[in-house]
Amino acid sequence: MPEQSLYERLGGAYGIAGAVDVLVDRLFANAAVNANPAVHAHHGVPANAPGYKFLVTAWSIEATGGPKCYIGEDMVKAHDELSIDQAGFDAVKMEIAATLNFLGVPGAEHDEFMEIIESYRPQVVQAA
Ligand code: HEM
Repeated sequence: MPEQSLYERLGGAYGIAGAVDVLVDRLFANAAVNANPAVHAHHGVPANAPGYKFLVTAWSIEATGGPKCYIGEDMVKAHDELSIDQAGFDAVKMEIAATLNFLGVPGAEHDEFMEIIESYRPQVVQAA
C-alpha cells in the first residue's frame, strides 16, 4: 500500500481547517507576532480572520500534497510589504509548533509540516 500523503495523515480538509482555525486565533492574539506594525495592521483586525483562515487552510492543503485549491498570492508577494525579519518568522513558527502540540499532532507529521514551513523562510523574511 502506498504511503499516505501528509495531507491525508493530517486529517484532510477537516483536520487542516480545524488546526488553522486554532492557529489563526492564536496568531492574531500573539504579542510577539503583532510587534511588527505592518503585521498588526492585518492581524489586529478581527474581521480579517475568516478570509485569512480560508487562505491559510487552502495553502496548507496544497503544501502537504492535497488537491490544488489555493487562490492567494505566492509567499514572496504575500509578504513583500511586511518587513518580516528572522525574529518575526520565528515568532510565527513557534506558534505553529505550539498549535500542533496543543492539538496532539503526532511527531512524524509535526516534524514534516515544520520542515515545509522552514523551507519558506527565505521567501517570507524580506527585512535585513
Ligand atoms: C511559512 C510561513 C508562512 C505561511 C505559510 C504564510 C501564509 C500566508 C498566506 C496563505 C497568506 C495570504 C496571502 C494572500 O492574501 O493572498 C499570508 C498573508 C499574510 N501573512 Fe503569512 N505566512 C507565513 C509567514 C508569515 C509570517 C512570519 C508573518 C508575520 C510575522 C506573516 C504575516 C502575514 C500577514 C500580515 C498577511 C496578510 C498580508 C495582507 O494581505 O495585508 N506570515 N500568509
